[in-house]
Amino acid sequence: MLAETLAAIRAADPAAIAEARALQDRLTKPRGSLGALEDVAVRLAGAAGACPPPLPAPAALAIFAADHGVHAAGVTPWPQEVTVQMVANFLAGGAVANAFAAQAGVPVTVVDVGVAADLPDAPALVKHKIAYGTADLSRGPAMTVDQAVRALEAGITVARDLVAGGARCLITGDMGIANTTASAALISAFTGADPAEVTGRGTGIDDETHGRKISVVREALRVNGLPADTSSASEALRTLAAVGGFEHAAIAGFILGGAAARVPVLLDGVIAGAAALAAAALDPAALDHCVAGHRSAEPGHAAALDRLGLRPLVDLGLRLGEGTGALLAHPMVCAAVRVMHEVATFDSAGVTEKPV
Ligand SMILES: Cc1cc2ncn([C@H]3O[C@H](COP(=O)(O)O)[C@@H](O)[C@H]3O)c2cc1C
Ligand SMILES: O=C(O)c1cccnc1
Repeated sequence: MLAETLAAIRAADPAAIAEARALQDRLTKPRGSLGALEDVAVRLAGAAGACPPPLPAPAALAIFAADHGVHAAGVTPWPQEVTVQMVANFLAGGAVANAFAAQAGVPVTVVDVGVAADLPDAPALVKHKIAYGTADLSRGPAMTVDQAVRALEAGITVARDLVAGGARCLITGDMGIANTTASAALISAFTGADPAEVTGRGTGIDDETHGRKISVVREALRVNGLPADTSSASEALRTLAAVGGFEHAAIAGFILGGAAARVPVLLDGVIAGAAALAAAALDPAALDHCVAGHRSAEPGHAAALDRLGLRPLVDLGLRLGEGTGALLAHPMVCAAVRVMHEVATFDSAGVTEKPV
């Protein structure tokens, strides 16, 4: 399934991009006056291979939840049980992601790819559990390559199912106590940045815990022989398996699945940024289908976005995850595309195009 998904991904269509740029310049507004919104609309035209591109609505949010063996290394003040408790909170509609999703009119699906407990069935819960949490990435590989591939394929399946259900924009979300540690390790491994530059304070930690977290990320790279040359697919997979989480692998698959279906993927914070580095290492063309919803306060997120060449739409100092930043950006992406469908051209509206 992974191979056929990778084979189906097409890079952006340069003709649609050129057509979209030209259309932007004919609309009744000064050239470039919509700033980054023009760029995002042009980007989606390239991704869809159509000008104007389809409206990226309705959207669907998938929150991928999993636990992390590295929790035992003392990298977060929160008990691991909070992951499963927050899954219950999402399913009951009580989390920030639910409030933002309700505001944006986006349905929420929660995907168990590896939480450390069995969950009762619920209508909005999809079960793709690979294991009850990963192994400790600072002592060896967090996942086997086979587990990482199964988590990738779970993400592809979720993307396919949401698209089959009518979604025309996929929004990434995550839940997993300690997952900012795995994110920092992935970002360091894929970008070559020093762990001290990309390891942040996650949910909020003191200096001592932050220092330990940086050492844990450094040790994770050392014991796993990273960074590797991730230009080969096998090393990209090995890197993802070595220091990622099940939710990172599943989000990477979700990105690939969206790209293969030519449905745009709106990326959330540092966890999605780390996952996108893995997806891009497997197929750089997948990035043409991604939009960075926001930039989180985690330093590794900025490093990931720089490497990915993605400009975030929203920068509000958020550091929550769950899909919250991407949910806020969704109406902006819709507005940007709507402009291309509905705004008159200078010709059609009889507006004088240039001052004389
Ligand atoms: C109540 C609560 C709700 C959350 N929602 C998202 N996260 C976020 O914080 C966690 C990562 O931070 P760290 O690496 O520092 O543990 C992830 O679960 C992420 O989704 C939450 C964290 C907590 C505590
Ligand atoms: O960047 C994020 O999405 C983030 C930051 C801190 C904790 N959880 C998620």
